Amino acid sequence: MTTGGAGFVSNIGFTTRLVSGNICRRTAGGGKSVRSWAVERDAKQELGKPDVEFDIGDFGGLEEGWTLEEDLPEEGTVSEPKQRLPMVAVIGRPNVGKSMIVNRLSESYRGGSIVHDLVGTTRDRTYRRAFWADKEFFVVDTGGLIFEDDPNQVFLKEIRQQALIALEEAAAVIFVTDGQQGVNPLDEQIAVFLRKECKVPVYLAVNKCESDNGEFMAAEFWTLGMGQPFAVSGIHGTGTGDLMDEVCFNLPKVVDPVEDTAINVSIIGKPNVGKSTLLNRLVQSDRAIVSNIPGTTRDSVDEMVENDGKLYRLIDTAGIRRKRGIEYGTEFFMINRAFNAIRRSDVSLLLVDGTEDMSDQDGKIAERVVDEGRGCVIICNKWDAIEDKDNSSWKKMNDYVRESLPQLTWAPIVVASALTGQRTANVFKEVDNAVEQHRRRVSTAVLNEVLYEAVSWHKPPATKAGRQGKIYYCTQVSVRPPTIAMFVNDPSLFRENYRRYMEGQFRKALGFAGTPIRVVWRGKSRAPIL
Ligand SMILES: Nc1nc2c(ncn2[C@@H]2O[C@H](COP(=O)(O)OP(=O)(O)OP(=O)(O)O)[C@@H](O)[C@H]2O)c(=O)[nH]1
Ligand SMILES: Nc1nc2c(ncn2[C@@H]2O[C@H](COP(=O)(O)OP(=O)(O)OP(=O)(O)O)[C@@H](O)[C@H]2O)c(=O)[nH]1
Repeated sequence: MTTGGAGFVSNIGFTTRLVSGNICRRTAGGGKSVRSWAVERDAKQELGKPDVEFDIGDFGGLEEGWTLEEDLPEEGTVSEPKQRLPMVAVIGRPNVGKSMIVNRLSESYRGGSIVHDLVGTTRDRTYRRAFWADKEFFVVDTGGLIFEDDPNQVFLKEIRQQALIALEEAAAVIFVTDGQQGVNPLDEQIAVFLRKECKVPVYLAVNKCESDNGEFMAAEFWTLGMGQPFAVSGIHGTGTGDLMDEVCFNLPKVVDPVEDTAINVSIIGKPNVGKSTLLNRLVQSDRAIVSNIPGTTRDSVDEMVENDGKLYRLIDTAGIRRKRGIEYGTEFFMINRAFNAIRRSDVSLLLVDGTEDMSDQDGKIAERVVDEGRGCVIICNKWDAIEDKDNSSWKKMNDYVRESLPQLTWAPIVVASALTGQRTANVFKEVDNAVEQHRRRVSTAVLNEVLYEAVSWHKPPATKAGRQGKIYYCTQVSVRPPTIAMFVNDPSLFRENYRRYMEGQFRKALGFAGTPIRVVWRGKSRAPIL
C-alpha cells in the first residue's frame, strides 16, 4: 500500500507511517518522532490482521504533543456532555440581552464556547456549560418570548414551545428584563406566565444597569411581583456575581459522574406500545435494589435495577407509570417528556407495537435519539399477539421496522413480548452491547486505514471549477457517541452524499452496532510545517 492515494494530500511534509510497531513522522529536518507501539497493537487487534504492515495515508501537520481534542475548532458536537447537570434557563422578551447574559455566565468555562451543541436542538436552544463556586450547570438560552401572535413573526409559536421545554427541564430560571427601557407590558405577561407555569425558583435580572443609578432603575421591577430584582449588566459583568450566588445557592450539586457507573436506560415509544409492561418485566425479573430516586428533572423518578452484576438506571419511570391524560395531557408534553428521558440516557429502548402500523410519532422519537447521540435498541413488542405466525413472520416484522425507521439502521431489533416475557431477557444483553459501542474508542491508525480504503474506492469530489476536496486525516475526538473529526482542506467541498458515503464506510468497517456515530468535517487552517 502506498501513501498519497486518491484524495489524500501527498508530499505535504508529514507522511505518517505505521511500520513495524512505530508510527513515525518524517519532518522537514529529517528527524522523526515515534508514537506509541500500542497504536499498532490496537490497530492489528481491531482489524484482525496481526501481521499487516500498513501506511495511514498522509497526515498533514500532526505535531508532537499536539492533542487533537484540544486543537479542535470550537463549533460542533465534539465534547462529551455530562448527562445530569442541572439546567438554568434564561428567559425574557427579545432584545433584553439574554444572549449577553448567557455568554457572561458561561464565560468561566472555556471562554464561553458552546461545548454542548446538541444537534437538532441548537436551532432552538443553546446549551452552554457554566461553573459558579462549587456548582456546575448548563445555561440554556431560550428565544425571545412573546405571547401575542404577530403574523410577521412565524416562529413565535415554536419559540414559545422551546421556552416551555426549557422551563420543563430547568432547575432554576433567570428572567431577564431591560433596565434602560423600564417595565414593559411583555415583561408583565412573562411574569404572569412564570408565576402560573414555573415550579422552580425564578430570579429576576434587570439588565443594562451598568450606570450609577442601576440599582435605582432595577427597583422599578419590584412591581412585577417576581421578588428581588438584581441590577446587572451583561456587557460589563456588574451584578452578575450576586445574581449567580443566589441562583447557585439552591442548585443541586452534581455527583461526580465518574463515580456513577450505572447505565442509564430510557424506555420510550408511543402511547400503548407496552412501556410500563416492559418496565415491570425488567424490574420484576431482576432485583430492583433501589427505587424512587428523584432525578434532576423535576418530577421524574428513576429506578435502579441490577442484572448480572451491573447496575441500570431506568430513567423517568414516573413518566412511564403515569397514565396518559392525567397530568401531561397533550402530545407536546408527552413527546417532550420522552425527549428529556432520551437526553438523560446512555441507551434508549424504543418500543414499537408489532401489531400496529408505525406512524410519524415513532419516526420523531427515533430522530431525537439520533440527534441526541444516544445508543438505541428497538423492541418490537407484542409478538405474542401476532396471529398465524409462520417462518417468515419474524423477518417480515424486522423488515417492516427497518423500513419504517431508516434513521436507526444501526440499532438492533429485539422482537419480544413484554406481556409473556418472551425474549425480554435479551434486552440487557443488547443494552450492554450498545453501551460498549457507544463508549468505544477506535485508534487513529485504524480509522485512517478505513479512510484510506474508502478514498481509494471513491475519490473526494471536485467542483466544476476544478477545486479538489482533499482529506488530510481523521481521528476520533470523543465517545458517547463515537465522533470522528475529518480534517480536510475545505469542508464545503464535501457534499451530503459524500459525507454519507464516508459514514457508511466507517460503519461497514467498524460496526458500531447500537450507537449513532458522528463525523464532523473540519477545514484545517493550520498549515503543515514543512
Ligand atoms: N447597555 C447595555 N446593552 C446591552 C447589555 N446587554 C446586552 N445589551 C445590548 O442589547 C442588545 C440585545 O442583546 P442580546 O443579547 O442579543 O439580546 P437577546 O435578549 O438575546 O435578544 P433575542 O435573541 O432577540 O431574544 C444588543 O444590542 C446588546 O449589545 C448591557 O448589559 N448593557
Ligand atoms: N399482547 C400483548 N399485549 C401487550 C404487551 N405489552 C403490553 N401489552 C398491552 O398493551 C396495553 C398497553 O400497555 P402499557 O404497558 O400500558 O403501554 P404504555 O406504552 O406504557 O402506554 P402509555 O402509558 O399509554 O404510554 C396494555 O393493555 C398491555 O396489557 C405484549 O407484549 N403483548
